[in-house]
Amino acid sequence: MKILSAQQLAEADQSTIDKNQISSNDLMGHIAKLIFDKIHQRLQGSPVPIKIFCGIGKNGGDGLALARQMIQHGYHVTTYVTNCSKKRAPEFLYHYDKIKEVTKDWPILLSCKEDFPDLHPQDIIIDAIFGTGINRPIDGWMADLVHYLNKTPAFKLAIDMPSGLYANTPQDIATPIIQAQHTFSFETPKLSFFLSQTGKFTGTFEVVQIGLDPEYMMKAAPLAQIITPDAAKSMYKPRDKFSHKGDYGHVLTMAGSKGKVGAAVLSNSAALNMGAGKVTAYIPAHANVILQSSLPEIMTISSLGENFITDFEHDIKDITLCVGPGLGTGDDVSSAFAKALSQQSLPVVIDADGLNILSDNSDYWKLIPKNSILTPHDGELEKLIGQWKDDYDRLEKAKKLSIDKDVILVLKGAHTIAVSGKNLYINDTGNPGMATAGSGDVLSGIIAGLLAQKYDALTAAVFGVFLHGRAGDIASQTYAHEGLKASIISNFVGAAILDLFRPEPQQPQQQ
Ligand SMILES: NC(=O)C1=CN([C@@H]2O[C@H](COP(=O)(O)OP(=O)(O)OC[C@H]3O[C@@H](n4cnc5c(N)ncnc54)[C@H](OP(=O)(O)O)[C@@H]3O)[C@@H](O)[C@H]2O)[C@@H](O)CC1
Ligand SMILES: Nc1ncnc2c1ncn2[C@@H]1O[C@H](COP(=O)(O)OP(=O)(O)O)[C@@H](O)[C@H]1O
Ligand SMILES: [K+]
Repeated sequence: MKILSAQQLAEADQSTIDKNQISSNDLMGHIAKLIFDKIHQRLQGSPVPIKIFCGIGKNGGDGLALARQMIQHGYHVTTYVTNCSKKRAPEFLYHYDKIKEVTKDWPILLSCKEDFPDLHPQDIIIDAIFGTGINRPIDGWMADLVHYLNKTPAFKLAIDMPSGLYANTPQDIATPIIQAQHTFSFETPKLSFFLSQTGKFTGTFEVVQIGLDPEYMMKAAPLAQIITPDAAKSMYKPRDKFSHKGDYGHVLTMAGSKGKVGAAVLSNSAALNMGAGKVTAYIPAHANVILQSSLPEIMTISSLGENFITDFEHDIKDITLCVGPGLGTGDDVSSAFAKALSQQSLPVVIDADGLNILSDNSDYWKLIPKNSILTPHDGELEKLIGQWKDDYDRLEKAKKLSIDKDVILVLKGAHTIAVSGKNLYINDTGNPGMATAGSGDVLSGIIAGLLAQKYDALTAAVFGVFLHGRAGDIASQTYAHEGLKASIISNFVGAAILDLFRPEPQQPQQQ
């Protein structure tokens, strides 16, 4: 699914109106009906007080159109308008007038000087003050209103966006922004929803397809793409009946050091769980028994170094190298790392200490095969690209590195983002239970397992991240977030693959 900018969404809106010969007012009415259906599905006519706060732009128009729907269906609605400027959008005025068709109670105009309306913890607050048209920080009385709304424990539902949040440009998050519990976002989610500094303001979010012009949507160059379950499913390559293990590649991991052999166990086992035909662990000598007894399916090559890998000698043909987890960064390890890289021509996976070694040895960049996949968490990323000003700067710097070095970066986080040149692929699977030691080691093994099976590098990165998160999601249904461990996530990779083919749940019937 594409993520478009606020400006592109406004153009798509206009193009829809022009082509479908639907008026902007009617489009808003249509959207309000879609949102109403979703709310009604959950509330089922409950007499809970609903307080809708509307701005005077189109977001406010959406709020008014929704208010009309809710009043018509017997909900207890009070509508407020933050009437702080004379620049009312025509759509706002139209839907303001339409309200009188369903109620004698006009919306309450807040003059932007007076006290705020009384609110109760059991109210449902609908935030339709600002949407994508926000163009500066909220200040003055309106800022106080946002703080007041945020202070109440009442449930807050944002229409299109939490008011005050920018869709796709940097902002100071200390400025007033509605903290929603849930957001209905029109047509596509916004980029800010996925970034660590701003993503928390939406609460959970749901995309409502409002039917914007398909031609515009198809042609628009996205800011980023979200990997949907359908997209992930299309990446999957089924196995041929007459295949053998040689068809599924050979992962050679270079991982582990004294006290961190578990990292090697985790990445090797994940490569196997992902379906690599063969897996060999290149390990420090002392780790041999550990690897062999933990993972009977793998082969091992012991380095001459007892506690660290200090060399790289093997005679296996056509390997997919996965290097870094628990490796250490000493001089001998670093030379072995360089030697291993210098022998590769196909994309490799570099994680953890592999990335740290790379940050300390910029001359190693030239050894990295094109399209290799680097999987930094933010600590490792900072060493690679330097400090960033904000989440957008982080993405720009990562794009630059991806272009300059011809590599794919997998920026790990709550929403992991794969960066391939100028293109961003955002992951939407996974959960905070995955914030647990070793889950990144599992990811590197999964991606290497896919590369070995001849998935192209970008697909291996994007699909690997998707499956890793989905495995964590499925596992958390049994283990809870707290009980997730990296090895459990790895053991659920098969379940994540099966889940790709699970039939879609039936939508409940609308009234
Ligand atoms: N895109 C789509 O496909 C569709 C979009 N739709 C809806 O339209 C919404 C976008 O509507 P929009 O453009 O009218 O902007 P909106 O967010 O209502 O606010 C703009 C108003 O706020 C003002 N203003 C701005 N910042 C301010 C501040 N800090 N403090 C105070 N004022 C501030 C600004 O005035 P000005 O900057 O001129 O002072 C202007 O008056 C979108 O989110 C969605 O809900 C759907 O209905 C149809 C399909
Ligand atoms: N809050 C979260 N939500 C979703 N995924 C998460 C979250 N926290 C961490 N993860 C995922 O867990 C993994 C952690 O990787 P990393 O930090 O390298 O762990 P380690 O170094 O212990 O192996 C990444 O794939 C990351 O995306
Ligand atoms: K809003």
